[in-house]
Amino acid sequence: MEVKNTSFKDLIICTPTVFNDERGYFYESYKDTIFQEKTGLSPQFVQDNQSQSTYGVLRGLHFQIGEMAQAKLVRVIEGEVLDVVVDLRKDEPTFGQSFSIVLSSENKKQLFIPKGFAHGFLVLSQKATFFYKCDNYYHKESERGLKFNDPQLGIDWQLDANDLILSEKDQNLPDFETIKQQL
Ligand SMILES: Cc1cn([C@H]2C[C@H](O)[C@@H](COP(=O)(O)OP(=O)(O)O[C@H]3O[C@@H](C)C(=O)[C@@H](O)[C@H]3O)O2)c(=O)[nH]c1=O
Repeated sequence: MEVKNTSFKDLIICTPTVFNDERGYFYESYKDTIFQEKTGLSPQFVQDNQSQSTYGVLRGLHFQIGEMAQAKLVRVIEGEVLDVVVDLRKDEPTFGQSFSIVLSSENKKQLFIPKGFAHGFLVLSQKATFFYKCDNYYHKESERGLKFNDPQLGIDWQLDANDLILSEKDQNLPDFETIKQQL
């Protein structure tokens, strides 16, 4: 597994070593020991999630607060997405900045997102199956969200606004200015 740091503390891109042969491919999609050795981090994952979405679906930007904050290791099993995170860690120099990466079943990249980030993704392929590990359980009451198109965040989502499909909940999320007061 190859590990690449980003300009955000502990936000890490992981690319697995893939063994291709005449049958297809094999790779270790997650291994505790290797992850810890290469990243120096030791999240204890307790929940795996999988979702499927069609072209233009945007889920996010989501996070859980307080003791229920979640670190996530995210990847795409089928299709392609634009994965986006926003740093909500007030003490970091990257506070309020966003980071985007294309994750796909082809590139097999994984993004490790530490606690303290809002996370979302947009489906760029006809269909995408998204998979992620979390180091804390889902807790509805601790769930929060951030408006995906807040001009203050300036995220380039790459698709025309008319092509986007969002849940009602995600269409009505507060902006960064509001969230900032609550952090
Ligand atoms: C996230 C989650 C949802 N649910 C339920 C609640 C709801 O009825 C249904 C769909 O939930 P949502 O609409 O919140 O699903 P979704 O919009 O896919 O939410 C996810 O978005 C991405 C971007 C993330 O980063 C995740 O942490 C999570 O917030 O599934 C669980 O039971 N467990 C969970 O862990």
